[in-house]
Amino acid sequence: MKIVIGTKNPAKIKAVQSVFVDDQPEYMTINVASGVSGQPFSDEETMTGALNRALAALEQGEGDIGIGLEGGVHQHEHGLFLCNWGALAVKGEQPLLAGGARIPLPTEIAERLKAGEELGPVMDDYAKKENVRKQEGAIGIFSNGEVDRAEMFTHVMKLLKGQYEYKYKK
Ligand SMILES: O=P(O)(O)OP(=O)(O)OP(=O)(O)OC[C@H]1O[C@@H](n2cnc3c(O)ncnc32)[C@H](O)[C@@H]1O
Ligand SMILES: [Mg+2]
Repeated sequence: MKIVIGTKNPAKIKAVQSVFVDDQPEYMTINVASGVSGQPFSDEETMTGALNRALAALEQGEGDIGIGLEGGVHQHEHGLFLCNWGALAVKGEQPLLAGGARIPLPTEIAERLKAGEELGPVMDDYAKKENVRKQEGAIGIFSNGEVDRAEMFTHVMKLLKGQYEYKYKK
């Protein structure tokens, strides 16, 4: 089985590789277009990004399975929240979707995103670190290290793999 992952981000790749251990698949990682803005601003836009990535990965990587993971934010009545979506595409079938855990962003971060900045560089600036998005992520920083970005995406991947097996393997 060949699994094509539509990213080069190590936090996302780690999450995918942590769930398919029994299958011993062949992995390929490629940068694909999300087809949405660099900073998705709703669940719908983030979901679309994940779907586009999964379908592009499947097609361009000629895999059995294509995986797309996308991060974004969604405005709720109680603040601007991190949102994350994953999609798993199988050739000729309807892609599967799953969402990740969500927590609110501090007002100062939310204001910067609304002014047009992207979360990646804003988090590096805020945390005085480099490449937060490839490591613990915003979720890792604001959950005080309880849940990092790879763990959050691992949960998304478990929900995708579980749906895949329920539908096609059992
Ligand atoms: O290389 P890719 O796969 O694109 O990974 P990415 O880190 O850019 O992640 P996304 O495109 O899915 O996320 C959209 C934007 O939000 C940023 N972002 C999303 N989640 C984040 C997090 O937990 N911590 C820091 N930045 C995050 C990210 O850097 C982008 O600017
Ligand atoms: Mg990106």
